[in-house]
Amino acid sequence: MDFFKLLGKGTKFNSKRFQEDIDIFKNKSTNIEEIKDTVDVEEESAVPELDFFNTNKTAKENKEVKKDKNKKEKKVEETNENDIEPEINFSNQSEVQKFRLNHKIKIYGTDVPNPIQSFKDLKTIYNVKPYLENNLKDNGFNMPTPIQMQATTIMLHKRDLIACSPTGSGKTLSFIIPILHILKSPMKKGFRAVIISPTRELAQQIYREFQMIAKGKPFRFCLLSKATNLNTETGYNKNFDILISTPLRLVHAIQHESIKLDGVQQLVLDEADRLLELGFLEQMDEIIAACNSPTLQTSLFSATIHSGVESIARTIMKDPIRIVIGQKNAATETIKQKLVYVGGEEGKLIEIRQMIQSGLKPPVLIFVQSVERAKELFHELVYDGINVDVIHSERTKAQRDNIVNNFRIGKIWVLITTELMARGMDFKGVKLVINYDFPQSVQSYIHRIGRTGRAGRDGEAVTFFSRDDVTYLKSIVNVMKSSGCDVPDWMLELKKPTKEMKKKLRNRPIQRKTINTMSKYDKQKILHKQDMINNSKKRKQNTKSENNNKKQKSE
Ligand SMILES: Nc1ncnc2c1ncn2[C@@H]1O[C@H](COP(=O)(O)OP(=O)(O)OP(=O)(O)O)[C@@H](O)[C@H]1O
Repeated sequence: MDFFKLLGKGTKFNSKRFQEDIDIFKNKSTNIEEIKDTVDVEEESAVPELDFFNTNKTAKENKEVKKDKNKKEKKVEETNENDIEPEINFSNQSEVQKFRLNHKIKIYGTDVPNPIQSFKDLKTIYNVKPYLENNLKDNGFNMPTPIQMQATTIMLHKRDLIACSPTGSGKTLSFIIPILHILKSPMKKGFRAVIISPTRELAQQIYREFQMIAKGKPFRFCLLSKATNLNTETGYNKNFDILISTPLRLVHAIQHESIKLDGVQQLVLDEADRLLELGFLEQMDEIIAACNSPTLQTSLFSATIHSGVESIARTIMKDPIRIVIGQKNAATETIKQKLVYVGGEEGKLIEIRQMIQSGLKPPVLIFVQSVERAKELFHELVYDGINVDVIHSERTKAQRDNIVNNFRIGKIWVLITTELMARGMDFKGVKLVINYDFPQSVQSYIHRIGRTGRAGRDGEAVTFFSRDDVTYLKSIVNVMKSSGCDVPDWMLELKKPTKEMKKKLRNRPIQRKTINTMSKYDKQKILHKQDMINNSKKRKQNTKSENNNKKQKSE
């Protein structure tokens, strides 16, 4: 089989550049049709898209929904609020099933409450307080996404929940709404809800979203950090209602008895599959043991929940309902996914520089496999005159906070990162994700590329693969296929990596050559030249403003 012809087909592959690689493999080739120099994997998807945010709805459909809603609203108006049954928004169960099917909501479990069809249903059926309704409206949340339609009602019925819904589909709001409604008002009872997130940055983001949706209601949120003033005497922190934390910080507080969690009624594990992996699992055990109220309700959320995680989850849950939105463990369909063959390590820098030269549309996120490589790549790209920064676990908290803020407001155009930013982070405008290093698992791929194409927006994800990564290519190809990408048949015929191979890669990244093309001397030369240009620009600006001042004075 002519492996390199196959590699080129359906991926962005420059056969001139990789002539040497082609020559190495030529002996093994069989007769295969001629291929083009560069062909993109992505073509128009034949699979109908998940339209979470109703962006594709036709006018006709809209009209019908409106008519339907008017009918239902009328029905609700005629009913006394206290008499309202949760079934009011549907005439019968077959209507419910049809609605779920239309919104690609799959449910597994017994006595599953009906979904809501609009945020208005929250008021009419569950009697949520006006502040919640208003805050949703004020923040532009007009229609619930499928996960919000179904997860909110399951949580409002105080059922345990395992929810799997694509990246950027609004999972955060689907637990914030029911928690705020169930807690009703601030009370001097200490923590009643706990949300765990794998990273500090994601915890901060959740904290901000809670504050936004709770505006006008004086709930007290605690984003746990070293600086939090906890009640070390009793452990009951009566000045707070809702706690948001990473596992390690919380376990530390539990062990030092500065936090008691026996009053917690709502426990949410965001990015649950990550939290239930080795590394976090022990800490999670301790947290779950501390949340020992018999009426505790536990909810797990992620874009990727595999069966192993579900089995663990079931040991800590009571008769949970499981929701899957769209295809399980698939990437978001609004993301255009591309694979680019780069030959060896050197090829990656050439490729990324070509992308920069042909004009990258910021903001862009670049993922690498380690802190070391993040630093190396940063030291390469910082000389390319783009507005680039790097974030990883070795940067200080203050630096990390600054970088996240500056990336959000557009001061940083290109952000190099490790897995730290792969999950949950909601940078709405990210146009492009580049997997500079091939991801170590399918889950990592789905979450990394999920930083683009959020809230119904379009996005693009480019994944570089080298000779070393080819063995693992099939896993990513499968994700591309199941999320609606048109993938060439030969790619689908690639051999799947074995379980052992996948495990090995998950545990230890592929050893790669250092990212370094320039000598120190060359780097310093470029830096010096850039400094000179900047200084000259400054001088010109200063002279201009001095002349203006003189002119104004003389006038
Ligand atoms: N009903 C809605 N209408 C419009 N936008 C929404 C709605 N719900 C959420 N969003 C927006 O969608 C974006 C993604 O939401 P969120 O971060 O909760 O996604 P997620 O499913 O948790 O993603 P991930 O799996 O990456 O963590 C956010 O910017 C959020 O404000």
